[in-house]
Amino acid sequence: MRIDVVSIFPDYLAALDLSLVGKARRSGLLDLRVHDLRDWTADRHRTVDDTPFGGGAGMVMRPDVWGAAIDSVLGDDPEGHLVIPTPSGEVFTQRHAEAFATETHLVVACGRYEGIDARVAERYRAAGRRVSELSIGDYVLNGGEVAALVMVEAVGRLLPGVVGNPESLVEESHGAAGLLEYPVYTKPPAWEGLEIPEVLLSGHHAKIDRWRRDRALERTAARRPDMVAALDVAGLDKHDLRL
Ligand SMILES: Nc1cc(-c2ccc3ccn(Cc4ccccc4)c3c2)n[nH]1
Repeated sequence: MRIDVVSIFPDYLAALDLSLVGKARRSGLLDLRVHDLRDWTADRHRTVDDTPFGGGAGMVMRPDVWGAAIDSVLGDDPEGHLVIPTPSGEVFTQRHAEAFATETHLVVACGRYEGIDARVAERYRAAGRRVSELSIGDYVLNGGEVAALVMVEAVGRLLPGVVGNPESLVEESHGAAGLLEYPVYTKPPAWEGLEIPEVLLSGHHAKIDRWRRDRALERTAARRPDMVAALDVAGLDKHDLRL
């Protein structure tokens, strides 16, 4: 899979040279390319922004510079999917990460200032390309780079061969079951007078699985009532619903 990230702060994406995503890049599992948007400017000052039509504070990123950059990294690849982080987008979820991990080419356009001229998304949609304007949560960032880091990590870890034990991807939070993660413990068995739940020391796997599912349901109900609403109730047995 190829991912191109375009930004005026390419060094922001240096974290993607580390850990699992970095390993995936070095092994060739992930072809991640980071670009400086200013490489597509045509003026001496390498200008990427201008004042907003209609007035208002701040600056808007120019469509001509972004068009040149996106055209260049998309090339003539009909499969390229343009992803534009934005505070006003649909929220990026594990479902998006799963879908993106099956694709061959993502182009992530990291805006700054007040955002990217709306005609950029409009132009690529009109050209029949997939364009996703995505938020990573209901809080305001200064630009798209942090969102790009989040998305690239969430997608990269799902690529076959990136995570050592693929089983660890199966029962994780926000997975298909739609539950939050259960609490996890490791040695020492006693720490600061705090013990491990007995059932986890029992070796009784059916009881352990049930205990974990109960804790996941409790947590989800307590912390994410919105997720409970979306639970596939038919998939839960009567014991689950007694909680
Ligand atoms: N989840 C999420 C995403 C962003 C985000 C993404 C891209 C950009 C590009 C410029 N900004 C700054 C900005 C702040 C407020 C209003 C408009 C633009 C961005 C913020 N914030 N929060």
